[in-house]
Amino acid sequence: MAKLMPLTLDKESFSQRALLVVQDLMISEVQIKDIILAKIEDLLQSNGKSLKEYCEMSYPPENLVSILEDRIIMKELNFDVNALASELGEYLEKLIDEQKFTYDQIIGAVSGNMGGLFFLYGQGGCGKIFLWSTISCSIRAKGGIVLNITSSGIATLLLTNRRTAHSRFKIPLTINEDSLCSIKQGSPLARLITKAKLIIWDEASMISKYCYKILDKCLRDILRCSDSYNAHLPFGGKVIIFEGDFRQILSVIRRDSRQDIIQSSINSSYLWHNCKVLKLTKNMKLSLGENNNIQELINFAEWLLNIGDDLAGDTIDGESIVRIPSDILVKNSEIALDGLIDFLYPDILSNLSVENYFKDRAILAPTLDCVTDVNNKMTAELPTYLDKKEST
Ligand SMILES: Nc1ncnc2c1ncn2[C@@H]1O[C@H](COP(=O)(O)OP(=O)(O)OP(=O)(O)O)[C@@H](O)[C@H]1O
Repeated sequence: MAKLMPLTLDKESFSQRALLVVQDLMISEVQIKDIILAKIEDLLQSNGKSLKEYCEMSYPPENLVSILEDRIIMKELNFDVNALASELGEYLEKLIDEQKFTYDQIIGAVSGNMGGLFFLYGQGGCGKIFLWSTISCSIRAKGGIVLNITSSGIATLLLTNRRTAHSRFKIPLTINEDSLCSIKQGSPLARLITKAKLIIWDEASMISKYCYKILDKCLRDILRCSDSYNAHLPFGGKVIIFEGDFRQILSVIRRDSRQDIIQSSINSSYLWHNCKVLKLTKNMKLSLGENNNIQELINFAEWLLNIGDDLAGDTIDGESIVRIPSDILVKNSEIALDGLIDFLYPDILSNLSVENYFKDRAILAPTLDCVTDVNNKMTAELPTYLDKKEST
């Protein structure tokens, strides 16, 4: 490794091959160092940072970096358009009327090039991911870029190339009305956002309205020099669809009142009156395939909706007491967590490398302390090399 080996590749193909990991490539120590720096820069850039922010660190040669910069965009274009076109046909055949209506509205806004801000309101199971996949397929099949964003880390697992809003748009973790996203005009990320035909933002009801305000400012700034910029439209005329369910968890604000939390939601934002609200109402999970317990599932889904609509218990001063059916309660609290983990993650050790094993399961916890308890219990069972990985 340390010896300088003859290099038969020209500079550009060498850089590309090295970054794409070609076996048996012969390179010098200096080149190895540059490639490693370029890879680190790649990782940092994909998380909205750069080696340039750390003055004690070296920076890789520009030719390596420009390949990486293009990779941020290439990653969003790296799809087999023929396969997507045939996948799209299958999706479109299956859409039900309310899904098709939403699809037409969004695709119409994208092809009309006139901007558009939508909010899709839908309960769990009504086919939102299915719809996002159809819409993404439709745009990507024509070589367009769709940015799939979500508010929570765990939900990034559900769609290809999905990122959290904070990571994709460099939104500060602690924000207030005056915060800013640090995306520089002309940067690779700014170029990616400019090129994007559509932004799909899931679970938008879960984070503070200030996130949308600072993104609005940021997009206006980034798009100012682009042909698609429209100063009169929110987000400079970018087509964005937000999705959320106000029955579910809203933004978490430490020690704030119920009123403050409601005030911090997206529907209290100045942007809300620009949003065209669309709705999905049909729970697809209850209408697909054969299920012997279908009536039981329908009752359970209705009960959940009633809790969200404040119809399931006796309400006093905005708080309700809800009776939990005994068949879904874990009764012995001493072994409750062990029982829950065993139930949800059976045979975990032999499933560690099974692709969808972790994607299909999650334990939700109300506080960070509970999350730590669950993480500690689960990682204690895993082989040592996995100990340091934390769940999202
Ligand atoms: N039009 C459709 N045709 C066939 N299957 C569908 C259709 N719409 C949704 N589905 C299926 O219904 C199930 C629920 O859909 P999906 O996961 O997209 O809902 P969701 O609204 O994202 O749910 P959640 O909010 O719980 O994540 C999935 O198995 C999905 O593949």
